Amino acid sequence: MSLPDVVIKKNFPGRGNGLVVAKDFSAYSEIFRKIPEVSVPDTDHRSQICANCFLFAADTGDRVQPGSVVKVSSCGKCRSTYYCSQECQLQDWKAYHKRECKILASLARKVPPSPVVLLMRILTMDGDKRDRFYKAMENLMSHIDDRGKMEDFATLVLMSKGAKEYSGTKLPLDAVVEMLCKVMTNSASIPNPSYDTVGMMFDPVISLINHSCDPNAVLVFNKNVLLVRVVRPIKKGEEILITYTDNTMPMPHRKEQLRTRYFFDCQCTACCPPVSPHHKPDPRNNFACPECGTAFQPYPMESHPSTQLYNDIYECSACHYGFLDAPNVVANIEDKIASTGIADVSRIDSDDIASELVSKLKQLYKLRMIPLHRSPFIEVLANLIPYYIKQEDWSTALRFIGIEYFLQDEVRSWQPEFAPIRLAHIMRFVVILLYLITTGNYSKDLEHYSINLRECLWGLVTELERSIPRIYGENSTFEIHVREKYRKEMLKQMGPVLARIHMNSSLEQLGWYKEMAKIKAYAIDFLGQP
Ligand SMILES: C[S@@+](CC[C@H](N)C(=O)[O-])C[C@H]1O[C@@H](n2cnc3c(N)ncnc32)[C@H](O)[C@@H]1O
Repeated sequence: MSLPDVVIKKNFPGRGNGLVVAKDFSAYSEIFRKIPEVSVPDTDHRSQICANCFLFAADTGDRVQPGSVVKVSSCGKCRSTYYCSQECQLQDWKAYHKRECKILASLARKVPPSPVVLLMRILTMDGDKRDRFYKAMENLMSHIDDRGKMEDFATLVLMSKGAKEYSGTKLPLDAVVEMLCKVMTNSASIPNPSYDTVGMMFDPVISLINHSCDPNAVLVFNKNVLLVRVVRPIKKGEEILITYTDNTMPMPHRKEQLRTRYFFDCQCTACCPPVSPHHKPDPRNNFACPECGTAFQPYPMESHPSTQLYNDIYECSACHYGFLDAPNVVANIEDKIASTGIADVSRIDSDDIASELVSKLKQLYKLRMIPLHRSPFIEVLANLIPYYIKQEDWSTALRFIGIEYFLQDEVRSWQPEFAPIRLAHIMRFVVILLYLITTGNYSKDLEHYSINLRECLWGLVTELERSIPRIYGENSTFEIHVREKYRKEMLKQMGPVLARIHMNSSLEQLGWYKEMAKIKAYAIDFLGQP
């Protein structure tokens, strides 16, 4: 492997092989960057991004801004693979597309799911490249036995049959199924900076990086280049650990995701914290006292050395509201949430559904026991915000982005600081503010709060520009996009005199915090309304 600062370490107890660093790394530095061996665009985004360089416009994704503007044109033969330039088309043609183009053309634009397209790219490799790649894949985990017990295994077999037939490989079906299992265990999604999945990648070296819910590194993409960046200092000889899940979820949700998707029981430092009176409980796991809102953690953690520590908390430390059986109280609350069906709504496609969700959200908020950073608030907000953006109801979208930014991100950004998801939220906040400012289309309710939206926008763009290089490195396409599109547009809106004043003043002097507090009130007051 030609990555000088990284070595493969075999057989970590309980988790197989992994990658360790060969020197010290400070926070926000880069460990390595690499173009993944195989990547494919997400089936839903094929016509929006370049299949070679994954060029994004930050507004490629449905979640930031509808009506994206990426200029790509399709391959004239298969008509289902898109490129931003002839150069990209040629590169991809030589690397992969010349072997898949005919297959895709024969499918008449009905492109199979991304794992199948990715597997076809592997199965149609030839020569030295094929030998090297297959050798590197040999020792990767497939979890084929675990997958065999899953309900959707039949689908995996069907997908493997498809990939075998389309690619014309001579490998027996069993071997293709095992390969697909390796792809499922070791691939990663390619997010754009708005955190929409725009593709899928597979690389035998990158896939050696193991998981922790308290990670020291993060994977981000700058176009098609994957960067492994440090989020807290790593000492020489330490393992590189990233998160495989939505790391903002509470521990039981993370564990469940890791068990069902990656087949292991996470024993990381966040899931098994040290038993010590000085240990600060992980805020991701908090519930709130229904009387006064103070945080408490009632999990029965059977497999866990600190069970006692958490189970002993039966009384609110602030108001002394009593819990006779805290785990049971929580179970009842979880049942109540399940009975609302609120967490199951993944796509909102009408005003009625959206209003119903909003009213359930308010009911749950009134219970006070579930902090806003927990499920199901996370899922509901993740669906409501793009819905209102799509409806161009910017005032309502602003309420929900306010809840996300002020109330969820406090915990979301707990670790790692400047998580990519936090930057995606700020970006979305910026987009909504800019729309409100340029259209002047405020609701009466929003006008009532007399918020200086320009000040808010200025501070957020400043925050974004300061934070992006920490996670994405200098001069990323994300940074350039924010500078070229959002800063320029914002300055245009302000005019030269105001712009000069802003450039020479601190956020404090500009009253940014005061204006942001008004948005916070606008968002939270709404949750309390009947
Ligand atoms: C992408 S692979 C990582 C490389 C893997 N260790 C190997 O040797 O091929 C993902 C698999 O590694 C294992 N793994 C990763 N992180 C782990 C952890 N923190 N604890 C236990 N197993 C882990 C799980 O079996 C998981 O399905």
